[in-house]
Amino acid sequence: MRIAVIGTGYVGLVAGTCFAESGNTVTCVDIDEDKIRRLREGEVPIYEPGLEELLKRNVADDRLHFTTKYEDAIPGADAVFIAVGTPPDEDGSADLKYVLAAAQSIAEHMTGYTVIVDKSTVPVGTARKVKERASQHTKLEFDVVSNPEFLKEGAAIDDFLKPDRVVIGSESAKAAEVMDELYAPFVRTGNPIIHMDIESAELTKYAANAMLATRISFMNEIANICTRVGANVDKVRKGIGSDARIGSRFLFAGLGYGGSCFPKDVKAVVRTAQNANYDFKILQAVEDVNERQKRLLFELVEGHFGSDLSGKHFAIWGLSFKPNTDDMREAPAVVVINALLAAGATVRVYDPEAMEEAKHRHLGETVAYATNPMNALDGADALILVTEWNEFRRPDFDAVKERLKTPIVFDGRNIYSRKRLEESGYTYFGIGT
Ligand SMILES: NC(=O)C1=CN([C@@H]2O[C@H](COP(=O)(O)OP(=O)(O)OC[C@H]3O[C@@H](n4cnc5c(N)ncnc54)[C@H](O)[C@@H]3O)[C@@H](O)[C@H]2O)C=CC1
Ligand SMILES: O=C(O)[C@H]1O[C@H](OP(=O)(O)OP(=O)(O)OC[C@H]2O[C@@H](n3ccc(=O)[nH]c3=O)[C@H](O)[C@@H]2O)[C@H](O)[C@@H](O)[C@@H]1O
Repeated sequence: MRIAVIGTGYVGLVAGTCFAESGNTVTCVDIDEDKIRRLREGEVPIYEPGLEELLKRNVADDRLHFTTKYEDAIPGADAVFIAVGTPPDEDGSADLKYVLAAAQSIAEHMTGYTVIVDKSTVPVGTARKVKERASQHTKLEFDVVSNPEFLKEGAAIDDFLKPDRVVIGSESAKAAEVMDELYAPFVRTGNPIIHMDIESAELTKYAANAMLATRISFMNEIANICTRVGANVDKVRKGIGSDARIGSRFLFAGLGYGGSCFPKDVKAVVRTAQNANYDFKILQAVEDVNERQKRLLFELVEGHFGSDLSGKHFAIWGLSFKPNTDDMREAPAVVVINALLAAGATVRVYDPEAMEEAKHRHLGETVAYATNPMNALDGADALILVTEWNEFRRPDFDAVKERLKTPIVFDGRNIYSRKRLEESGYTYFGIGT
């Protein structure tokens, strides 16, 4: 089939590449000329394991193309995926201006029946708005389908090629058939395509993210109680996770959730509920708990060293909002580092992939950048672990101790053993452990 994908962010690039990989001809459109130029030169603008290799192979095989022009992509396309950003508006609701602008441009360039697919995360009612906007700009037949995306950054290719499920909301058998054909190669393993009405599909995406964010805030609250009553959240996690009704994944306490999706999607659901005259109490609490959790590590540092940190120097391991990505949107690291700086401390950071992103968009020259994990430590009053990259999991703690001024570790992701570190002469702080 011929596919167009609008937007070359995480979702657009991964979806475009995977649809090309399964034999379709795909053209990705973005209005960001610099991004398209870089993609055409073979440079992948995001760090995502496995993406670069797959993308280059499909470009070389002439199945995957990049353009800034809708006229190069839309005419003749069977399906067009809208995968542009839906950032929060001032009031927390999703800003649909990019989605609707894309819908208009698609309609203006269609040459025959086309399935327009909402892949971006959008509130209930958006497909209807997309349909309205598009019909103002074409007389041709088209259908709008909701097909939310559930991939995780850092595991995006696998999530797309082997999805737990594919959700398709449609009101036309013809459109549903096109979608079934497109997804057939990915659901062969038995993971289902779930068809439903458009509104339910739109809400399914928000409900999934809101549920996952709720689990995280819940476990962070359990961790905070653990600290107060002398329990250990890791043991509690194992104890409850073995119940099949609860399940063991996504129960890790830490510094709160970050990234481009949970924070904005939780806000958007709260807003959607308000607009429908409903006070979504749980989700408001989920957000409040998360904001508090992002400051927790700083509060532990303050509790140990006092509130005036001038003259203190800290080593930070990990900047990205989670491992295996260079994405720093809403990263807890930014909150921790800014709080340390505001209290007068100096900071040296190391992250395997996110240092460029940090330097250009989030931290600038306010911190020093180390060239490897070990030299981030030199002369630091403590090591603060923020993101659990694999390369931080088993350091040589004797060597770490030699570089630090004082052997203190603040472990924001509970990846180290308190017992082992205390036996080696460290002072250890975890999150509810
Ligand atoms: N990042 C993720 O892991 C996931 C994101 N989502 C959702 O997918 C959507 C996209 O997210 P990201 O890929 O992270 O977005 P992003 O913000 O990184 O990228 C969006 C791209 O769309 C382009 N764009 C904006 N308006 C355009 C237009 N009119 N025509 C062509 N291109 C246009 C921008 O230049 C940008 O390159 C969001 O709604 C997000 O919530 C869903 C699942 C996972
Ligand atoms: O809508 C989206 O964009 C995506 O949002 C999340 O994916 P992502 O933001 O890439 O990252 P996650 O792996 O979900 O992690 C989000 C945050 O939660 C934190 N987290 C995760 C799991 C956990 O047990 N504890 C925890 O604190 C992570 O450190 C991270 O900061 C969802 O997992 C995807 O299914 C969804 O498609």
